[in-house]
Amino acid sequence: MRPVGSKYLLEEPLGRGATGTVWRARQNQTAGAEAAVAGQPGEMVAIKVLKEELAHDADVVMRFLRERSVLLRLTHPNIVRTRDLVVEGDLLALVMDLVDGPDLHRYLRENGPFTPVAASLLTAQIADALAASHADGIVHRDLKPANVLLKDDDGRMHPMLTDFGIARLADSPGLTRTHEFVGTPAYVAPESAEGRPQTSAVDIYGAGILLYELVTGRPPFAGATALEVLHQHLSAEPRRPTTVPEPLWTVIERCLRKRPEERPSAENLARALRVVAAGVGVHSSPAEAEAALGVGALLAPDPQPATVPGTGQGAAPVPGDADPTQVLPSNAGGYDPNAATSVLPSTGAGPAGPGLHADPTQVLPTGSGPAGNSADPTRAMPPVPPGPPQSDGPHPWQNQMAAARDRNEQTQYLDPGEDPLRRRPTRRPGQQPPQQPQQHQGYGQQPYGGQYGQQQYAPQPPAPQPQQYAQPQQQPRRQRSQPRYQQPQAPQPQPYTPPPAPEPAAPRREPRPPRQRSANPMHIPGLGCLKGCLFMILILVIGSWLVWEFTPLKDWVANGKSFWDAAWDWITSVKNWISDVASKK
Ligand SMILES: Nc1ncnc2c1ncn2[C@@H]1O[C@H](COP(=O)(O)OP(=O)(O)OP(=O)(O)O)[C@@H](O)[C@H]1O
Repeated sequence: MRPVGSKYLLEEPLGRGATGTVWRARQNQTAGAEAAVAGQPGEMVAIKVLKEELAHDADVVMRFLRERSVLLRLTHPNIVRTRDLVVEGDLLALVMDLVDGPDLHRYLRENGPFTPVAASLLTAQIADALAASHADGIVHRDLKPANVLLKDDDGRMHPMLTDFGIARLADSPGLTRTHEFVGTPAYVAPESAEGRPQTSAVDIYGAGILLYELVTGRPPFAGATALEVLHQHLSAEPRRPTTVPEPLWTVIERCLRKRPEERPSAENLARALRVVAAGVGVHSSPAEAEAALGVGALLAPDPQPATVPGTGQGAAPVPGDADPTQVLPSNAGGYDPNAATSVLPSTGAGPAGPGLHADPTQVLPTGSGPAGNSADPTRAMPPVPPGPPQSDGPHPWQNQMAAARDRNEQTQYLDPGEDPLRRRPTRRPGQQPPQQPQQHQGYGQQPYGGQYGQQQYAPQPPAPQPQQYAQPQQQPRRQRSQPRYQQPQAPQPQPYTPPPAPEPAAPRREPRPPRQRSANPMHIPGLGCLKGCLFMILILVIGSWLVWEFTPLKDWVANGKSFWDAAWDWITSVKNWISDVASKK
């Protein structure tokens, strides 16, 4: 076991994201007064050990310490609580409550999309968490299914938002690197992608994408590269899938507005989603269905959205400004919508454009000690001369996309041998061996999503009608006052699935059997069928001519003899000739 500070022992890696590795850990000693939760010896916790490059960055360390109070005070039933922050040598770690359950990305992958009612009620709880954090001035900035953990709460599924503050730590506002965005390309709001000022509305955009993905199984904007996806966030309008009922689409569409000020506040979003959930279920009353259809009126924007400090100063390049011939770092293999958070630019120094301070090595040191240069976050950065970007270096947008590509790694379920801390995992007794992802089971078979609150869920009909998301019968109606998921059977927490083994090489092709010769009697090898037929006709004509010319047939026909008479005459002549020959001897 590896100690983290004097109070925690790392036991088993749970997974790895772009910003660090999360471990199951044990509390060794009660934490001191600096921790939000003192904890008891033996208590299990989750610890996110930040990546070395972040821990080596003096700016990040400073922010880590500065934001300690912000992170530690954030408590809500739908937010994973940060209990403690540990700074020890070059190790930075966040101690969190351990959540026993899969994350939403994994759950979705294994079980398929949610019904509209289940998706609405689940997202409403996430919106509750956002409302609480926005009220406290904290913007998540990286909302996506992988950052929602599903706690098993006595057989009920309880969503909990995690990674709060990670974007704040990983971002580098002190360097005003406005050409970077913090987030994951599939979920990033247009203003973040463009480097414009960000507010709590970026989380509402992320919630809209997440909601769309919950009901359809995939985010609305896809592309072969991260840049294509970002372009779509900026310019494409999302299309309503036929399975999404109208009231739910109204909510999604409003969350995905390109203009942040047109998106609803988190509080209004939560309220609206509960109205939608009540109105599109099979047991909805006409009044509830009517209220759901009028949900647009509930989606008022936040009059005072929380702002993200340090974002949006300076002129930020937008994809439209970029020279398409030069900005596209190829993303071989296509863009993965569930890629990891993109947090830092590539380290290649390049022109940052007017008003930008670019010194990437101070943001992402290479280990050769540049962190020391940035020990004072308040230092004046060397000014970048104004003017257009120089042509010999990468375009800022290119840097950004390279960063996205470099970090385009999904959460990995760790092979202990590969883990940076090189620990063998010690699995808990009773844990099942890693499994391959299940096949999609269809809506009716989702262990969690099958029942949510009072609503029953069903396969979605092709043509959506608000009141027809009907689950056949079976399960009794539950009280609306318990809007929580309920599992038919309490599921065992599953160990995370390792990446699938590489596919075996395709078997060698059998050599083709020799082609069969044609059974056509007219077929003459080397000649086609038609040619063979013509050839045979020619032979018959020549044969007939020879018979006509060189046999007595012509005379027989001329004399009007029948065939038998002629044959008999011919036989008689032959007999006479033989007799003559014999008598001469
Ligand atoms: N508090 C927690 N309790 C239990 N498991 C957790 C906890 N926090 C994170 N995990 C698990 O650890 C894994 C890695 O988490 P992490 O947040 O680093 O990944 P991510 O969000 O996919 O990556 P990124 O940093 O790119 O957003 C995830 O599979 C997640 O389910």
